[in-house]
Amino acid sequence: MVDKDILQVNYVSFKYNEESNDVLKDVSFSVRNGEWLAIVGHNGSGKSTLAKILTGILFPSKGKVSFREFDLNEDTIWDIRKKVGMVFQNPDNQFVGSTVNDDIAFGLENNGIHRDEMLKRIEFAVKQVKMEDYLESEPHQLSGGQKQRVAIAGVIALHPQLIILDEATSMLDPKGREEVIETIWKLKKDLNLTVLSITHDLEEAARADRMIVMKEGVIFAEGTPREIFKLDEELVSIGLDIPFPVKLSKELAKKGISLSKNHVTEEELIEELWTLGLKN
Ligand SMILES: Nc1ncnc2c1ncn2[C@@H]1O[C@H](COP(=O)(O)OP(=O)(O)OP(=O)(O)O)[C@@H](O)[C@H]1O
Repeated sequence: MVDKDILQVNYVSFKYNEESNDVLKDVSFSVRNGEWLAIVGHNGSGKSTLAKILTGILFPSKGKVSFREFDLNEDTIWDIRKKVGMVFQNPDNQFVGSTVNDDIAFGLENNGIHRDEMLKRIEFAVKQVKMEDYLESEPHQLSGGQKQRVAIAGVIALHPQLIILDEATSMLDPKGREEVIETIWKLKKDLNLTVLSITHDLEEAARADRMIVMKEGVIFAEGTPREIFKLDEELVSIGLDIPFPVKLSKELAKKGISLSKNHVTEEELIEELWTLGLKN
C-alpha cells in the first residue's frame, strides 16, 4: 500500500452464491488521502455490492480490502467503522434524533464524546453544512437535501478519516442534489476530507478529482472526469448519461465556438461562456 492511500481494494471478486457468476471480478483500486473518488456505473454494474464490501456488510469471495494498514475482516470492521463515515441513499432512514441537534448529538454520545466537546463539534459541523439556523428543527420541517446535509454534519462531527457516500443524492430533487454536491465539494476543499462517492449520477461524479467507471463487475475506465468524459459514446453505450455541460461544450465546438477545453461542470462552462460574451 502506498503511504498516501487510505483505502485499498486488491483483486476483489464477489459472488452471491456458489452457483452464480462473480458480480465483481478482480476489482482493484485505491482511495488516496485528500481526494474525492467517484465510482459510477449503470444499474447492475456492481456498485451496491462494492459499497457493501467497502463497509463490511459483505466480505469478498476473493481478494481483500485494507483501510490504511488494517485488512477489513470480522475482527477489524468495528474499529474501521469508527474511522469511516457513511451517508446513505434515503434521507429519512438516517435521521435518528427528534431535532437536528439531537440527531448529531446521538452519534457523538454513542462514541463517548463528553458534553463540552460535543457542543463544540455540533456547532462546527452545522456551520460546515450551513444548517446552523436549523438546530431545533424537526425532520419533517426539512427538505431531503437539508436532511442529507444533517447526515453529513453528523458524520463530520465524528472526525472520520474517510467519508463514503452511497447514492447519497439519488433520492433528492435537483435543488437538494446540488446542495449536497456543493456541500461535499466545500468540505473536501476546506477540511481536506477524503471522499468516496458511489453514484449513477455523472454530474455528481464530474465534481470529483477522479472517477472509476464500472461495467458488469469490472473496472471499465479510470481517470479524471475530463479523461473519462472523452470516452463519450463509449459511456453512452454502457448506459451512462453524459453531463449536460460536456454535451453543450461539444455542440458549441461543432458550431465553431471553440472553448479552451471540454468543460465537465456547469460552473466551469458558465465562467468561460461569460468571458466569451464579454469578448464579442
Ligand atoms: N442479493 C443478491 N443476490 C443475488 N444477486 C444479486 C443480489 N444483489 C445484487 N445481485 C446481482 O449482482 C449484480 C450487481 O448488482 P448491484 O446491485 O451491485 O449493482 P448496481 O450497479 O449497484 O446496480 P443498482 O444501481 O441497480 O443497485 C446484478 O447482476 C444483480 O442482479
